[in-house]
Amino acid sequence: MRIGAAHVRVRVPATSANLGPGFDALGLALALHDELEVHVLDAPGVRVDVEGEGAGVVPDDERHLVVRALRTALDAVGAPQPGLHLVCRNRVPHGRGLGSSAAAVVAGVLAARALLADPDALDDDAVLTLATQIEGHPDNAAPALLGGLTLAWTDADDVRAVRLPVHPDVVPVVAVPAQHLSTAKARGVLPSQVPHADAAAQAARAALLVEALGRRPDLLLPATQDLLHQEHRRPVMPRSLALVDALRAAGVAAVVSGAGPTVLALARRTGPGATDADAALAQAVASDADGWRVTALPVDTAGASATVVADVAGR
Ligand SMILES: Nc1ncnc2c1ncn2[C@@H]1O[C@H](COP(=O)(O)OP(=O)(O)OP(=O)(O)O)[C@@H](O)[C@H]1O
Ligand SMILES: N[C@@H](CCO)C(=O)O
Repeated sequence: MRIGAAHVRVRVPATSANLGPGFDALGLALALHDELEVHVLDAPGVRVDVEGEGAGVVPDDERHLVVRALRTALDAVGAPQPGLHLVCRNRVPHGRGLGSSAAAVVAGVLAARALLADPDALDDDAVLTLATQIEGHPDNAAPALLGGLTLAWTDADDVRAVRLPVHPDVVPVVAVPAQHLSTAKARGVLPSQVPHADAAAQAARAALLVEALGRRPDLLLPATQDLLHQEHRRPVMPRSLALVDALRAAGVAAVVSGAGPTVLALARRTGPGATDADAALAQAVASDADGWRVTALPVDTAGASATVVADVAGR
């Protein structure tokens, strides 16, 4: 397999996983994007420039997550490892539950595919499977890749995902706190076993959530009730769970976004551009001394994109 491109450009959306009861399965792409430029160099090695989120914090060498994902994908198809210059323009906040690591991994794998002389060597299922192997779970990678609302599952070693409809009245609103929390730490507090009755009830809520998001936004409050992860995570994100509690008591379908600590409200449009969650969130966070950034983020329906800007000379 040869490298066919000299310069590629990739764009990947933020994502919110779980959506309450869809733990490790459901995810929603949001209109906030990381952008990546990859230039192939004549000399070996790597140079990474980062603007925005993670600048001065993430590694600027072979340990950089986008570089690791890109090189893993090239290895998977037996392509050579060229020297690389990456320019990352990051808008997805890191360690907040908005899928920054999945965005980085999907960006790296898609950049690798775009660099190949034969991009068909990696189809979308292979991209999702590779991204999930690196990320550990598919619920952010699937919507990052496909856009919209996705349901992902694993069949032996293969990861699959389908797109599901989202009713136009559903408006996601995120409240992002200043604090970071790694997904590894938030997964570390989960129990290895759960009561059978809770698992059974969760299956009903997850199925109801698909109906509520697609056709019955009036059912979003009961449909977003979770019994398997959020309560266990309360000790590592007490303010987020307190905000979820306050919003749900006010009738807003609020959940922990991904592994937190961001809170996601699935608001219902009540007028042109207005949402009931905007007002409830603004009121709830106004009383919080530490401050949250509250933003309505439309659903990203396009998913990730990758384009070749320049081919290698003489291709
Ligand atoms: N664009 C990026 N470039 C390089 N490294 C990144 C990038 N985005 C995320 N990372 C790495 O991933 C870490 C965050 O991943 P983590 O899985 O803990 O949280 P998250 O993906 O933001 O949230 P969640 O998985 O709950 O949605 C960062 O601290 C950083 O090390
Ligand atoms: N399903 C994952 C999402 C992390 O983004 C978790 O909750 O740990």
